[in-house]
Amino acid sequence: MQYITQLSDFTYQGPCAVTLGKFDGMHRGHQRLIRTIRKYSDENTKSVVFAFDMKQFLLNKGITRKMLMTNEERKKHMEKYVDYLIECPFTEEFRKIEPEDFIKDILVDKLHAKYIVIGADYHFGRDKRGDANTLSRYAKKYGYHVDVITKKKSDDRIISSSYIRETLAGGDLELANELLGYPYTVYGRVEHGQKLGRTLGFPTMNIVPDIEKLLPKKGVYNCKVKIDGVWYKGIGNVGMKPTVTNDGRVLVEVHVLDYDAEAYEKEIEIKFLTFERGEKKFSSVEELKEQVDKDIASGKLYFEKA
Ligand SMILES: Cc1cc2nc3c(=O)[nH]c(=O)nc-3n(C[C@H](O)[C@H](O)[C@H](O)COP(=O)(O)O)c2cc1C
Ligand SMILES: Nc1ncnc2c1ncn2[C@@H]1O[C@H](COP(=O)(O)OP(=O)(O)OP(=O)(O)O)[C@@H](O)[C@H]1O
Repeated sequence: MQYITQLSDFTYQGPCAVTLGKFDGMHRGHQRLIRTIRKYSDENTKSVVFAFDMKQFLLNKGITRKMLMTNEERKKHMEKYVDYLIECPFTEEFRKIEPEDFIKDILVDKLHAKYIVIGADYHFGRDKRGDANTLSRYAKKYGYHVDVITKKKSDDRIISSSYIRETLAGGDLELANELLGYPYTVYGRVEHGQKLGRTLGFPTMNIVPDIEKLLPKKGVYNCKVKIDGVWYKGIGNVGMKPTVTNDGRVLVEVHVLDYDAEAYEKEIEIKFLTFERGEKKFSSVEELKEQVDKDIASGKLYFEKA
């Protein structure tokens, strides 16, 4: 896959099957679109995800938003699915572009779109005036085919990145995973903690996730952890460790079963499988240890049954 952050770097001259949107999380609705562009792609026709990066645009309006996926994570996630991932910063210029100009200048002239795939409610161009009808109206003139994909629902509610962000933040990890179609994942480099876990009998790998990454609600989770390409079982905690620290930093840490080598500086991947309990401030380290021992025992039982 080629990862492109400047439209001018896109130089492929052959036909493309293009899908459009923001694509935070690559949830089950997004996956419908990806499957459709893949269906059209072959040796000659390339599959292209054209994703608008809203970060700077929102920041300019004073809005900061935690994301289901950092750009780096989305890149890793998409690697084996499509030929090109274009991450295009959304700017005032884009906001003002006439829908037909967007179609002609970007989709047709720049990306050589022969197939355009969007969700049923997708809007683009000046005042969001462009939509599926606009794309269909110009299809003949510019020589492309449009696929408008029905919005995928779960229990009668349309799946969207906003819905999943809301679900995760509210603590329903299992529903978030169901909407995503895969377990929610956090990546990070293992950092040095206070090294207290080791003396308490449960060494943990500490990671400080990207500032823009949306973390699951604070608490204890059964997880899968990938270290050096190998998957392990783990019991993780998302939170501030209020029993032992008061620096206010929210971290992710995980006690990995059947792993006893050093992992500092390694890049690990943590998949969150089940939410077990909320994080608590204990009145002593002994009480904390007692509870974490229980969490680990119950995690082991979970993995035996899984
Ligand atoms: C499964 C698990 C559950 C945890 N639950 C809590 C908790 O409820 N409250 C808390 O203050 N810390 C909790 N922790 C964090 C511990 O306080 C922390 O792992 C320990 O102090 C070691 O920290 P260190 O890695 O910086 O040495 C938990 C850790 C794990 C692995
Ligand atoms: N549930 C869905 N089913 C099918 N297509 C979808 C679904 N959700 C979004 N899409 C389509 O996928 C593309 C990317 O969607 P986009 O990420 O912009 O929207 P979203 O997932 O609804 O996120 P947000 O909640 O942030 O608006 C768009 O073409 C959109 O219409």
